[in-house]
Amino acid sequence: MTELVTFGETMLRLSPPDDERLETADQYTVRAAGAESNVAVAAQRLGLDALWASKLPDSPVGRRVTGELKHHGVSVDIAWDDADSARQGTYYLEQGSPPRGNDVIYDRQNASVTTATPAELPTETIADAAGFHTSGITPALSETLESTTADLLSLAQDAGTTTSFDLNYRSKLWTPAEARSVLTELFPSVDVLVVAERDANVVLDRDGDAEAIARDLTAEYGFEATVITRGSDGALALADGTVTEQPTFESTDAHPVGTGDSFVGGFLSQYLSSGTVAEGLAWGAATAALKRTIPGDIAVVSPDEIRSILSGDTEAISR
Ligand SMILES: O=C(O)C(=O)C[C@H](O)[C@H](O)COP(=O)(O)O
Repeated sequence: MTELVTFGETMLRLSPPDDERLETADQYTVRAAGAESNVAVAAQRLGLDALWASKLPDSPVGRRVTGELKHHGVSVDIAWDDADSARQGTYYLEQGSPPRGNDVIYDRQNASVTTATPAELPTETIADAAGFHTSGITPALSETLESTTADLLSLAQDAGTTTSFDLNYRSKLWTPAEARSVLTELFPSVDVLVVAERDANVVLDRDGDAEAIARDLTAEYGFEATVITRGSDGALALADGTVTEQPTFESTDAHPVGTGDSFVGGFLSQYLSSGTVAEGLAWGAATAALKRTIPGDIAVVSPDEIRSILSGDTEAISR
């Protein structure tokens, strides 16, 4: 039985090797990359039965996306778009060491997923699953997706499926004010909110420390669990009135894109399989730390690797 369904756009990510510049590189590496499929892969690899639902062009580039996700064992349920105009979203990522940062250029307007409606998506599977996850990127992509996201969250919650939502603010898609008005309308249908502290500041207009933000959001929206991520300062969760803190594990800045999604996948792998919030946070933090060592968007990890990190039993060379 499917335990976790995620819904959203997965793009093809095109990035030059090493620290090459987009402008002059003569090769781009292609990877499947999308917030919700990144979560599905991490959760699947860590033991949940995960399914990613979306809409893709019925073409070799659409199948390039599903092929990569299936490699990791994730099930897919796709509305295949056979229109001549069907588009696959892409993004270009240039990674750079300081003082250069990582730069993203989206080419995702009018991608097939922007027209996805609940009728095209596996609503019965969502209703039967333990968890349904999506993020604040999805409703930013089109008015249709704003309404589809609202419908899916509410049908999942009504069916007793635990709904989780990563706020995932992307300033290249919309303004903080636009995001605030759309996302706060969705919050009554969200059971578990994950939000970066900086997004809580900028989009939700909350300040104070992470605990104060979590208490304030929980009081206003009644989340079952509120998880605040704080980059290198770790994460904090408020659930059942109890605050749990989790520091980060030692890692690198080599491949940061996908860290947040890996955290959520690791968290849900425990939280949805009757693990405690503390176990969820620990698995999330360990998965995020491993992800930062791995190219691409996806956490290619195993439960044993996570357990080694949690037990402090990591060796420089295993032989
Ligand atoms: O769809 C978008 O706009 C995306 O940004 C997809 C991103 O590649 C991931 O969501 C990574 O995000 P982090 O895990 O926060 O690094």
